[in-house]
Amino acid sequence: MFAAENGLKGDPRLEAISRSIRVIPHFPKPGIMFQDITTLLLDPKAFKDTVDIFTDRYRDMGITVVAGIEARGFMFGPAIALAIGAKFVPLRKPRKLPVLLILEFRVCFAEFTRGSYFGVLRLEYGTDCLEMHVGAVSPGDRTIVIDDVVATGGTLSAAIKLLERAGGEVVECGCVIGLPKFKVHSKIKGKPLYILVEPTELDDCFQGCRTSNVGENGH
Ligand SMILES: O=P(O)(O)OC[C@H]1O[C@H](OP(=O)(O)OP(=O)(O)O)[C@H](O)[C@@H]1O
Ligand SMILES: Nc1ncnc2[nH]cnc12
Repeated sequence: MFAAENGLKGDPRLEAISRSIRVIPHFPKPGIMFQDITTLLLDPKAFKDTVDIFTDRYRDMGITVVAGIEARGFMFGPAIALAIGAKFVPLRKPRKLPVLLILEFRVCFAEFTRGSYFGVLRLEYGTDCLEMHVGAVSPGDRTIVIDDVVATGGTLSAAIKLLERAGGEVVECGCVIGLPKFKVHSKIKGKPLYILVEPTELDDCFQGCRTSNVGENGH
């Protein structure tokens, strides 16, 4: 579901958030319209409004865990967690979290925590898997998942699986940007998806970005 259709219709903050996101064509691959939220982070009002909208939504929902997806979910998740008084749990890309040295336990650890979707779900421009620490989420924890962009939904699906395997209850996924298709399919693995804005089309930076990207990536 989109915020504009769920209580924030006509809210000027959404328009400003949308405008603050830079679009970079053909990054990281030809054909991808990359939604660059680093420009949102450079705009303190848009950044604060983004965090506030999520905070207002989740404050009274009994949320105990905010799970942020590496890397860009780490930019929004901790502020939301602090504001609502919840734990922040990083969901990381492979081989970033410390491992335990007892072999059997390490095998169990990997089995238990790895929400791999390699070869199963195709992402917009890659495949990957997510990991989290055993014990970060406890059975019964009421969890939200925060990320910047939802495109195919593969990343959020893996996050939901991972959190549920640890016994967490995933209440909702919150993303800053989501494709319009999620107006119709507003759930991922049966969990509600809350999105602030649609991807912006080419903006004023188009020419400059395209020129530099094409050069840098050799396309
Ligand atoms: O809906 P999906 O198709 O799964 O795509 C969305 C994911 O892709 C991006 O992360 P990316 O894999 O580029 O990693 P990064 O944040 O570390 O750059 C984005 O931040 C989401 O996590
Ligand atoms: N178009 C896009 N822009 C930014 N991040 C993404 N992750 C997947 N697709 C993306």
